[in-house]
Amino acid sequence: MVTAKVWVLKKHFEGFPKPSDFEMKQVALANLKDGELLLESVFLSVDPYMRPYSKRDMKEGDVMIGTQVASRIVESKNPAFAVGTFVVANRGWRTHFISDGKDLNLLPASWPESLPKSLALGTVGMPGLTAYVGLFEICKMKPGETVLVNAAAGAVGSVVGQLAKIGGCKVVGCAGSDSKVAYLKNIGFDEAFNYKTVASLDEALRKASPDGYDCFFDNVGGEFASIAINHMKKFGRIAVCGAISQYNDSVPQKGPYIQIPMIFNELSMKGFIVSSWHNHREEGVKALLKWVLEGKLKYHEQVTERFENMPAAFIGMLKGENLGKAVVKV
Ligand SMILES: NC(=O)C1=CN([C@@H]2O[C@H](COP(=O)(O)OP(=O)(O)OC[C@H]3O[C@@H](n4cnc5c(N)ncnc54)[C@H](OP(=O)(O)O)[C@@H]3O)[C@@H](O)[C@H]2O)C=CC1
Ligand SMILES: CCCCCC(=O)/C=C/[C@H]1[C@H](O)CC(=O)[C@@H]1CCCCCCC(=O)O
Repeated sequence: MVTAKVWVLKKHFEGFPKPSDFEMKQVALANLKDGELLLESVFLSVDPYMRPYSKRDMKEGDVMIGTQVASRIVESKNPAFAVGTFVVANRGWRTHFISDGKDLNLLPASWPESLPKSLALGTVGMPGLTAYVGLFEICKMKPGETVLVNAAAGAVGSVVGQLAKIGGCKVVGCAGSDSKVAYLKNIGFDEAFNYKTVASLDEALRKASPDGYDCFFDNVGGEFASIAINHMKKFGRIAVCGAISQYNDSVPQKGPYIQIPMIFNELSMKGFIVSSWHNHREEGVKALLKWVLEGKLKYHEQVTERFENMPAAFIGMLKGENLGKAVVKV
């Protein structure tokens, strides 16, 4: 019999999550029945959505939600899955779990041995697809346009900027440290600034693109988005992807309100959830993998060692300690 370690939400987050909100438990797994498999998590993802979705969907005592990533099949009574195969699953913060195979996604057959399997949680996974859908389907980005992205050195933002460059655009990004800004320049951003240290966000946005922005890929919301909206060009498009600056608020932030610039500049603004765009998944993963292999799409992972450090990795990511995709190596 295998004993799994799991992290549960001990206490609903109030404001910023803290280590005492989590509890690690041991769960004995049953023996496999015919058609079932036993999986071991190799990499786990920590993502911003866990903060707002925990409030909406979870109760205290539930296992933390999350994408299991690159889990390895250790025992199989299901002929469709061989022992040793790596898959992506969505079974929360667990070291081991049992599946009937229906909720598992195989890595693409063309996945090369040389590529870390954890990328299936990042650049070639859900965050990469979010960038792909948000730019091509929501912003409808065209060559020659100027694209703005915030949280630009993170999992989604770093892909957004590079895809916009691949698509022939000028790219402006912002991030929360000078080393992140240096990274953005290194991976091809035309302009980048540290939103925490600029004297004025308004000035920084104007200086980076005096003519304004055609597309704004918003990962942050709040004050940044309220200022950026005034820098959109006529008929600009805004992809509302995330609002991380608001996830830990106990009291909702108030305006400024967006109607006047929306009307004057005839802007389009559309929120989206990448999983609703599953019909673009196959094409998106294929394209992302190709660009990574061609060296056109660079990646960085912030790897935290050991399952025991899941809460620390999650809290660190919310604080901005990650460069690229935050993952935990079990
Ligand atoms: N709509 C969808 O389907 C999806 C939406 N998302 C959203 O995309 C956004 C980015 O996610 P992801 O790439 O996984 O995460 P990241 O890898 O970008 O990590 C989060 C980053 O957010 C930044 N951040 C944290 N707090 C603030 C703040 N108050 N103001 C500005 N920046 C802040 C930090 O970077 P810094 O140092 O720059 O502050 C931190 O590193 C999130 O809002 C997420 O919810 C993600 C996936 C799918
Ligand atoms: C105001 C909240 C905005 C959150 C934006 C965000 O980060 C969304 C992420 C989703 C992404 O589009 C696809 C996903 O997998 C993310 C949501 C996952 C939810 C899992 C919930 C599982 C559960 O409740 O058990």
